[in-house]
Amino acid sequence: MVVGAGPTGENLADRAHAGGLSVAVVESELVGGECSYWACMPSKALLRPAAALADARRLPGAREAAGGTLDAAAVLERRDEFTSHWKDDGQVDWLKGAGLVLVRGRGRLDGVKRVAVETPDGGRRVLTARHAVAVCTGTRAALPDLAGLADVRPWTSREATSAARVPARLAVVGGGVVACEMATAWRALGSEVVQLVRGSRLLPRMEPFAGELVAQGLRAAGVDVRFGASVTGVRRDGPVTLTLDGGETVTADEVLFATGRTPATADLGLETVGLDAGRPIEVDDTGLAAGVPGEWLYAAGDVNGRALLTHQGKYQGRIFGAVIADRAAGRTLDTAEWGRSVATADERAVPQVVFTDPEATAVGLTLEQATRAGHRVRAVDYDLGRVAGASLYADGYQGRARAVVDLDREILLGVTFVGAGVAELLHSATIAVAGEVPVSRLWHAVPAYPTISEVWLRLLETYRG
Ligand SMILES: Cc1cc2nc3c(=O)[nH]c(=O)nc-3n(C[C@H](O)[C@H](O)[C@H](O)COP(=O)(O)OP(=O)(O)OC[C@H]3O[C@@H](n4cnc5c(N)ncnc54)[C@H](O)[C@@H]3O)c2cc1C
Ligand SMILES: NC(=O)c1ccc[n+]([C@@H]2O[C@H](COP(=O)([O-])OP(=O)(O)OC[C@H]3O[C@@H](n4cnc5c(N)ncnc54)[C@H](O)[C@@H]3O)[C@@H](O)[C@H]2O)c1
Repeated sequence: MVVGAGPTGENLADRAHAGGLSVAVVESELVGGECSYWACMPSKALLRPAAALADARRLPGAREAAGGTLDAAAVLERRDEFTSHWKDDGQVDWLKGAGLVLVRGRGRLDGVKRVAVETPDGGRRVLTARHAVAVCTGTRAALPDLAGLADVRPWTSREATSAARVPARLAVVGGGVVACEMATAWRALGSEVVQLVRGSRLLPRMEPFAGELVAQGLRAAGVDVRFGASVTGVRRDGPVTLTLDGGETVTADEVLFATGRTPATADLGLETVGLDAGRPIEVDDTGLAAGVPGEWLYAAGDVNGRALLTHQGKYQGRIFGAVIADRAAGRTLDTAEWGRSVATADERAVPQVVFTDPEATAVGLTLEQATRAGHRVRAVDYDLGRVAGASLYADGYQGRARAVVDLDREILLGVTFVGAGVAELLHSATIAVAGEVPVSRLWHAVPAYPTISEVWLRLLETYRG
């Protein structure tokens, strides 16, 4: 039994079924989860036209043809197509076609291998799994504990990705991925945007230069990025007024709180199996929940807190789904590092693309993370603007690349690319990091001229000196 039909639950269910099990999937909202309707898909649908226009504006000749502003209504309409107008018929068809059974309703654990489902008609069904229950319930937006916050009807990521109108003024609270992407999108759609960042940098989980270049890009686009700005008070009388810790106020038509996520485990019956409600469900590398005897409870995707990204959730879903089927059939698992039955990449090679302008992309460890983990490393940096392919891509190309080299094994532990058009470059780095490809062999992986990928050659030349 799978609870939650987001990208993770769908993949896990599919793999468990392919391994020989019959699978029921419980979903309380829309099949497809947050990603399809209020996260990855609508946000990228909002951002892609902004990136296309920004790219055109960096090229003499194209710039003259792209002098206007985005047609916000057309962008929002295309976004609505990508969310299937918040209907899940297509994904339900896929799920049923894949041989899975859909149970609509809110699921709660109800002791060993039992899930009680509150059905849409107000009924209650208790389902018992023969082999395993996999919790794939994702996360919800986390809001700070500010007096009167609910009364100002703040945007969370849900409203920021599904709003039907462009607010004239938008305040964005936060400096993480959602905040940076949504500030980029709504600014491009015409809002006056002020971004209030509590700390001193953007994208704090990436190399420091990623946040610096993204802040530069946001400011160049007209976003008022303010660091060291904590919101201490909110009120709405028509527009929203935010009070900052220094006493100053900011007024906007809408305010987005992009202040992180909380696991969807508060009302999940975790206490019936000896786990704490409201916390991520900690798992081992095969997906088994820690502290629950009997090898029957699994958790995958955002809800286990390992890596809050769709592709990592789907990866865990594929691996843990097969593990569940293998354990049920008594087949031997392969739990060696990088083996078939363990999600090793969660620790070693998680890729991420932040779709800002410039794009900020990274896989594996940053210099600081690698050093803290005790590796003997060297950071190799290169100015992307000096790569021929990048200078052709855009006039005045701004970007930077870093490879973190493990000096003992001469492999890459992490790679970061920041710049326009680098999103599609990231997978080359993911292959190098996950494959632990030695620098000596990367030397023979010749990038085509004149592409931005030539940065690989420049990084290796810089390393070898
Ligand atoms: C604005 C935004 C943009 C993002 N962009 C990207 C991106 O570009 N790339 C990327 O990789 N990641 C992105 N993410 C992260 C990504 O959305 C998540 O990592 C991903 O959705 C996690 O998938 P999941 O299946 O684990 O959980 P979810 O997608 O959250 O799905 C969980 C499902 O479980 C259901 N559920 C919850 N509780 C119950 C219950 N008790 N009973 C039954 N069903 C239940 C929910 O209704 C939901 O359908 C973004 C996130 C946000 C907020
Ligand atoms: N393109 C992508 O891959 C993509 C896009 C969006 C989201 N995501 C994923 O979704 C997850 C959630 O993203 P997110 O941006 O919501 O979370 P986040 O954890 O990345 O960022 C939250 C930010 O809010 C700040 N914050 C927290 N509490 C605050 C408060 N009270 N006042 C002011 N600031 C506060 C934090 O310091 C942090 O900078 C992330 O793990 C991210 O990787 C991925």
